[in-house]
Amino acid sequence: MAQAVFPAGAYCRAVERIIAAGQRMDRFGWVPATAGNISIRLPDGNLAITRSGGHKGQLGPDGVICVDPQGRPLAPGDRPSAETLLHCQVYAHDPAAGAVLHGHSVASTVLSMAGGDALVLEGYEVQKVFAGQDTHAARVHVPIFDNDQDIARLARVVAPHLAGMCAGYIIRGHGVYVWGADMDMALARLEGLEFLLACELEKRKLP
Ligand SMILES: CSC[C@@H](O)[C@@H](O)C(=O)COP(=O)(O)O
Ligand SMILES: [Zn+2]
Repeated sequence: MAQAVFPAGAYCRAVERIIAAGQRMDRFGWVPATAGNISIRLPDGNLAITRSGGHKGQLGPDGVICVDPQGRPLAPGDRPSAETLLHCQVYAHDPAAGAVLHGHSVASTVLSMAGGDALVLEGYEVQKVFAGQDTHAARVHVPIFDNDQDIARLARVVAPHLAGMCAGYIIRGHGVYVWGADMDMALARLEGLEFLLACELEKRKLP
């Protein structure tokens, strides 16, 4: 198996950022139980990604491991996130992507179970956090894909839609995938999307 080639400092910084991101997502209630996964692209193209099954709000350095761009662990026997392929496909699609986040918020779970193959967000100032959006007046489409325990098959369903996405996507009854050029941008987009999903949920309660 190929060895990682990157400055030791880059991996350490990635681990620190992943741990901090997990804690932040946990404060918002977006990673209940062992839900969610988090990754950063390293300078050599490999990924630092959360190990499968841990609580993402309580990660230690050993909760993050290294995989190659195809999702294969660099250390034999390591078990990366069950959804590693969904991270790999974002990085393969978007050379500018530096961090990918996946959470299971109440809003994304409930709204996506109400039906439809997309949520359309319109009229919100916060839409401007998404790539290429400069006005509240635009319509932001957030695609919804049916959940699938076969992640390779789910990745194939998502793939043709990646090019048109600016806000990430939702897996029905499951959660969101969001990314950005670095961890700060990915977190900003996740917060923006979750804020808007929470607004949509509240709107549906209005008489
Ligand atoms: C609490 S079950 C959630 C998992 O099935 C999965 O959807 C998830 O988000 C976390 O899986 P993981 O393998 O830890 O990255
Ligand atoms: Zn999940």
